[in-house]
Amino acid sequence: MKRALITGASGFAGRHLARRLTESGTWEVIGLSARPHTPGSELHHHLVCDLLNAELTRRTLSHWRPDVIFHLAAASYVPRSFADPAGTLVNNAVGQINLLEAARLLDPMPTVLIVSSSDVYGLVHPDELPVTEAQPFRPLSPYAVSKVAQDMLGLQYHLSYGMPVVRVRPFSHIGPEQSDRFAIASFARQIAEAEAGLAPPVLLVGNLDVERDLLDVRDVVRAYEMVATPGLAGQVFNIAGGRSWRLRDVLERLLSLSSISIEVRQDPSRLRPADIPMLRGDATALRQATGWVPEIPLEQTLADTLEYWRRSVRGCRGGRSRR
Ligand SMILES: C[C@H]1O[C@H](OP(=O)(O)OP(=O)(O)OC[C@H]2O[C@@H](n3cnc4c(=O)[nH]c(N)nc43)[C@H](O)[C@@H]2O)[C@@H](O)[C@@H](O)C1=O
Repeated sequence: MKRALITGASGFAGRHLARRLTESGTWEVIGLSARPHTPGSELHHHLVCDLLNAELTRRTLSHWRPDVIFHLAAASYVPRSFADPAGTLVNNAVGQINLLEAARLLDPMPTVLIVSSSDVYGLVHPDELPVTEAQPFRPLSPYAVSKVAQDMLGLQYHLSYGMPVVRVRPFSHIGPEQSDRFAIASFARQIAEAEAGLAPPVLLVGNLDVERDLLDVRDVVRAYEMVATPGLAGQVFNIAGGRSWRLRDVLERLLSLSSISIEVRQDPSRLRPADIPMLRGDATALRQATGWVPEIPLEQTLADTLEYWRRSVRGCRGGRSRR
């Protein structure tokens, strides 16, 4: 059995990846989280380790000696990065440096999957779509800059130390269990709350005039597992579907899954100082290296996401406040 260590194991993609690896029966799965949380059944071992603590990170890695590190831990909410640019950069870049420094001391060095983001491309002109991995970085948020740093640090550790690092740039991924700070999860939760009579039938939104290449999180973590192999060290892969959807149309599709009528209203506090107008990725390199193609259609992802929120809302009627 190979030993996988997942950072950010209690996050959205982290939980889906942990479940996938555990269920395959071929991995021993160790999950790291920065703060204590109730682990699901998807992990063999759950550890609390803040990557900003370099010494604890070093001791944790030298004790567990993973074969593969899936580095998913990061501050991922873009609006928060505008409010706290320094905190975002420190958390994402320094946390990763501590992880790579600890990994460098292991013999043999583990394979490390670095999760960058499609946000590194930022401002993309229509004639540049779909973007390949050669697209220049034009980051539009402090979060995107922190991902450029993570991406380049991954490359540097490979070039400087021969560490088997593979980098991925996933495009927007959505699905069940995503935090409702993010657009699609927020919309699905608001619909579920209105259906349950817990909130008025009014759905608050930000900027709907953006286009995103949307993927199901389960397809994304399948790609993470496929590329995390020393044979692909030094390479970088877009994880993209090659199609994009206008957010306004995605919201329409979600609303069509509900039987009640809901008014859509713009909430100015949901607008950002800058927003990526459109993103669509070319994942030819990934397909050629691994055979990966996305399998879950958007309709399925939206239905599963709404169903997840309907169940959560039923589970905590009258409980949490609305986002
Ligand atoms: C690839 C990338 O993907 C994600 O980043 P994101 O694209 O910023 O995700 P989001 O769901 O917050 O926004 C998507 C779009 O939707 C617009 N939008 C409209 N109305 C609302 C709204 O009500 N809430 C939110 N959050 N956004 C809204 C918003 O202005 C933006 O244009 C992260 O995983 C990130 O970590 C990552 O790497």
